[in-house]
Amino acid sequence: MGAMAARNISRFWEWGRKIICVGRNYADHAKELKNAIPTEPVLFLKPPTAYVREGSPILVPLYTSNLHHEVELGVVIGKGGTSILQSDAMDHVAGYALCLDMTARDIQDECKSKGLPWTMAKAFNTSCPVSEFIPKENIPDPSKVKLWLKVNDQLRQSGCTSQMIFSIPYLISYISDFITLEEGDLILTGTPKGVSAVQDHDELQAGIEDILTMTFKVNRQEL
Ligand SMILES: CC(=O)CC(=O)C(=O)O
Ligand SMILES: [Mg+2]
Repeated sequence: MGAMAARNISRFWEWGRKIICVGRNYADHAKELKNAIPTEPVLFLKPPTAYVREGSPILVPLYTSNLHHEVELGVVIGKGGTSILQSDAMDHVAGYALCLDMTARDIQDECKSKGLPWTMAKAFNTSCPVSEFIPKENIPDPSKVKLWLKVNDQLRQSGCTSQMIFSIPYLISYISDFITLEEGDLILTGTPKGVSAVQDHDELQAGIEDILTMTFKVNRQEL
């Protein structure tokens, strides 16, 4: 093989592409944080340095004392595009991944109260744990996917993508109107209710019913 190995979408986290996150896409989660139900998608970004894979820990940034888990379905883009029609959107999907949108909730609350962006709360290193790539064929109906998350064996989150306010085709079309989607991009589609704090040494286990599970340790960042 030559020096340039072919890139494989099943290792999308190595491609250095965008991570586009949708917030407040489940009414029950918006309500638990006392946020209004959105009439348009709420979007923010994570850098590719946010990715972490099983076997490596989720690091708690030194500046937070309230790090929350948010379990989410991730959509991996297989074909890029701009101004994608909702009717064509699923042709742009290569597959899925189970994802966590780790959130420094105290920092997010502070940013919200000051009208500042959520970058420090959402985009830090290891803020996006991801599972193996799930080929599109393995989830024939992404609008009926059951997600769950346990902390130290205690169930904290359990939801279904049928509860999403904005569907996957709608989100792909909406985002691509102003951010060109590229092959290897990941869209996090929002979290259901049950988010809660994690501590140093906790074990997070999350799953997509009948498809896969993943496990991550939490470690406080070293000084
Ligand atoms: C309030 C949030 O952190 C929004 C978010 O990320 C979500 O998934 O909802
Ligand atoms: Mg989220």
